Amino acid sequence: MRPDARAWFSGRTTSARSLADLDVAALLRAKRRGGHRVSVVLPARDEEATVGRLAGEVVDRWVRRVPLVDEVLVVDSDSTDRTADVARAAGADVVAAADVLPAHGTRPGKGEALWKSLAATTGDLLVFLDADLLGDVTHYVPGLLAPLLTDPQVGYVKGCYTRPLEVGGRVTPAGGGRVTELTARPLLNALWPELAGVVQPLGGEYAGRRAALERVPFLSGYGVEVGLLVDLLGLLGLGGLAQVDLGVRRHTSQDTDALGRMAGQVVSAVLARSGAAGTAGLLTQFRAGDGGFDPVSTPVAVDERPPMSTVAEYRAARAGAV
Ligand SMILES: O=c1ccn([C@@H]2O[C@H](COP(=O)(O)OP(=O)(O)O)[C@@H](O)[C@H]2O)c(=O)[nH]1
Ligand SMILES: O=C(O)[C@@H](COP(=O)(O)O)O[C@H]1O[C@H](CO)[C@@H](O)[C@H](O)[C@H]1O
Repeated sequence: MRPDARAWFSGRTTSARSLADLDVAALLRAKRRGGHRVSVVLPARDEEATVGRLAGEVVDRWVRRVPLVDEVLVVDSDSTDRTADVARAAGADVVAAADVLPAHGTRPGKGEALWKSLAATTGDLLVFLDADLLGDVTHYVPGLLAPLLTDPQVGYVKGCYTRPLEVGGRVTPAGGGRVTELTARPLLNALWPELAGVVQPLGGEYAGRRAALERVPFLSGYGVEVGLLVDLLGLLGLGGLAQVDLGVRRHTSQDTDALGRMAGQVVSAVLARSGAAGTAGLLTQFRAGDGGFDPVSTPVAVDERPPMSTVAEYRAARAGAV
């Protein structure tokens, strides 16, 4: 690692592998002292199997029992299952991404759901959790908030963790984060070596100050994490970023074909942010058939939303809220 990346890794990585690593009472005091309001956002597409437990745990633990969080919003991202009903029954607020800022239309993708969450929440601190998390993640929310509540220089916090791989019912203790290890990390190391200390650049659990998040674009698909990381590096500098070791992260994993398309979106995002020449924006994969290989092409071109702070309706709503 370059010296700046190593210094960042050493100085900006904290540990919150369980609640035992955290002083929740001190975090509550810091929240009150800072006059903060906290929003937790779960982007969810077809997550009826997992969103209820997760959202319910956050609401029960961090809204009702310990007031660390002020709102929990599930952004329904074009689900075709009962995600919205299950999330609502668990006590979360629910909004359809398509219903937020309707004048701006709707686009598919996780990043679209996250961009719209800025207009559908009120916290000055936001925590993002994937809605397909498995296992005990109670400590994730306070762990991600801690650097923001205790260090005013920090504007964005990435979770990091070991990542078991669970595909087709088979679990291996490591091997998760396939797009991270095979695509994102090599590209980020090559193009932004100052980010080499980020353990999980694509991880779906992170937190940030609204004042920063509203000033950067959001890539509409799976390029959103790598886009936010590079754009917030530019906005905040390396010193404005932090990461917290949350121990282990389990989630429902997709198959290789799906991750190939995800990797295509990540590569398009990296090429766009690095100023590389325009890309075809199309990924062709191959399915083995009786008569040989069937090519299947998927759009992976970069599609992004502008910084939310440039959206008139958003500014008006924020001004009215003051
Ligand atoms: O168009 C999409 C795709 C994904 N997601 C959500 O984003 C998170 C991460 O997506 P996914 O699980 O597909 O990625 P993986 O974790 O497998 O990398 C999950 O909560 C998804 O429900 C979303 O809101 N909209
Ligand atoms: O990190 C990764 O390689 C991918 C895939 O993880 P797995 O191989 O399914 O454990 O998972 C992440 O990537 C997506 C794109 O940035 C994020 O949106 C997901 O939240 C995150 O799980």
